[in-house]
Amino acid sequence: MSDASYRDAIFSTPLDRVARFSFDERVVACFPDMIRRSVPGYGQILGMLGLIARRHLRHGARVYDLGCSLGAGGLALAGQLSPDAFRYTGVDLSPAMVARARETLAAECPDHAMEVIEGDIRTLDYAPAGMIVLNFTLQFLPPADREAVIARLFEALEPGGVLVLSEKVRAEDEQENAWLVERYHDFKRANGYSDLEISQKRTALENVLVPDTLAAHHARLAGAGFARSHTWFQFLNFASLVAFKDPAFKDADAPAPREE
Ligand SMILES: Nc1ncnc2c1ncn2[C@@H]1O[C@H](C[S@+](CC[C@H]([NH3+])C(=O)[O-])CC(=O)[O-])[C@@H](O)[C@H]1O
Ligand SMILES: O=C(O)C(=O)Cc1ccccc1
Repeated sequence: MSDASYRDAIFSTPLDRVARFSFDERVVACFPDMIRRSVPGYGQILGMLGLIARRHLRHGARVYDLGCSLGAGGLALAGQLSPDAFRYTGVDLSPAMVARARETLAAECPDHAMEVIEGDIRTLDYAPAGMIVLNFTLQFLPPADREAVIARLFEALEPGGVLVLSEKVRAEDEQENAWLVERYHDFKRANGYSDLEISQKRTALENVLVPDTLAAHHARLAGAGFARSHTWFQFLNFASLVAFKDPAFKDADAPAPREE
């Protein structure tokens, strides 16, 4: 068992040919460092999962974390919710990620019900769930597969269920998009990545991570049947949305809506 985490230096030396990005052992070994230095708002989004669950999750319901990587979503939830509040099912396609996620969750939250399944979120047989988290995962599916997955998740959600969808996004307006991408590269530089690392990773992610616009996400969610969705977080070209299965979403102690 190895729980060591290394600094991400995967794209730090010049490569003759930059291979397509994949979630292999090398990425797993430095993943916590990579994602924290590369995804603006990653820690803040994880920190909100428990708060969203507290408001919207039926006590004891299942939470799916799809594309769970090392189980960071599970760790965040277990840190904020009692063991009887939820059952966690992480799912990931990468065997290396799944092995490390299982070790980490067993060691860090032995009293919580935490399972990790090695599988493809496009074909998984979903059990009913109160909350589904897609934290930077949909963006890695071929665009043509995204609609069917969202439709299956809508079906898997129980009445009152909530979907949290975090994604790298593309701005509709070309100039706005270019500005956001440039500032994102500045963000990476400020987090210690060199120009070479930034440009080689960009090449590796071409046609692998394909961002949609926020409008496309909201339209897809509505098309699948979600009663409402909204963007609750954006930091540069990274955003997080919530989508509710029912119009009257559960929000137990929210104030009564005001008459217009
Ligand atoms: N079809 C698929 N089925 C299952 N898993 C998949 C599939 N395609 C990709 N993955 C998995 O989706 C994860 C995306 S990372 C998620 C971060 C995590 N949510 C986190 O909050 O730390 C995002 C990132 O690295 O930017 C990887 O572990 C893939 O193996
Ligand atoms: O690094 C990037 O350019 C990203 O878009 C974020 C990211 C983070 C971790 C794996 C792949 C992409």
